Amino acid sequence: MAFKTLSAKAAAALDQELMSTGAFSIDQLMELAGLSVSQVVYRVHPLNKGKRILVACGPGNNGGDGLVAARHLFHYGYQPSIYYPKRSKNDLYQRLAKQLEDLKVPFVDDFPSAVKSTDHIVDAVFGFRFSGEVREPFPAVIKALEETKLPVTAVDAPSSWNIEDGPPVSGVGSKYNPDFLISLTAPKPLVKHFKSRHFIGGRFVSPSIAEKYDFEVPDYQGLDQFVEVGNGTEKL
Ligand SMILES: NC(=O)C1=CN([C@@H]2O[C@H](COP(=O)(O)OP(=O)(O)OC[C@H]3O[C@@H](n4cnc5c(N)ncnc54)[C@H](O)[C@@H]3O)[C@@H](O)[C@H]2O)[C@H](O)CC1
Ligand SMILES: [K+]
Repeated sequence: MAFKTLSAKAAAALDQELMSTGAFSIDQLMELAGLSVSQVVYRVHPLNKGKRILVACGPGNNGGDGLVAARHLFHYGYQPSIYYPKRSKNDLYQRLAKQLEDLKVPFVDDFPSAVKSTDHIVDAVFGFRFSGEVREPFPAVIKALEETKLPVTAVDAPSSWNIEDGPPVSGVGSKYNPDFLISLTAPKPLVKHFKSRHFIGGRFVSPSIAEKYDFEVPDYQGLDQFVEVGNGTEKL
């Protein structure tokens, strides 16, 4: 049976609806999204596999999810470090960065070098608003993600993949295949090209919103903020 997916346009509309008629604030949604990401990392990369987690954060909300996840990972006992080259002036991101600075979480300037001294990477560079070709300073980041042998967890989308069509056919990102993907609220069409372990998180969708956008709320268990759904070819 086909996977129910959300196009980039529908995902953006759902986001807006949650924050208008849904009465959520962006802080709340991002906190829950980042919490889901941190729980997936804890599942696929428990502390005994190595505590160093490098989180690559982009300029938008996908990057914000990465900042939140890093804070939770710190509290679980990991040693996160952050690559965040395009810091937003928006108050929310400033506060998320300050919270990490207060925990003495290091911010690194050189992503390809930082990859050499970590155990796991979180790709929170681009989510459902990515389009076109990867612009500076991110091509070197995507290249490092393509080349690394370390495990990578991608947040909402493997960064550089087209949200509808998947990996670029050539150039930057065409060889990028993260080991783990956590889709937020619902998978995007690109999942049909993703063949590794796939999770869904963002446990804040009401049954009526899911019905309106024509996807199913996954069967979250207990306190879990994520559900593992196999690879992109399986039913939810
Ligand atoms: N309801 C939910 O599911 C929630 C999901 N969240 C996360 O939010 C992102 C979407 O966030 P948004 O800010 O709309 O967009 P992005 O982070 O994907 O990126 C925007 C950012 O990137 C720049 N950009 C776009 N294309 C390129 C390019 N080719 N090269 C360089 N830069 C590019 C653009 O200019 C913007 O600055 C979603 O995926 C989830 O991860 C929320 O956290 C909570 C609710
Ligand atoms: K991403």
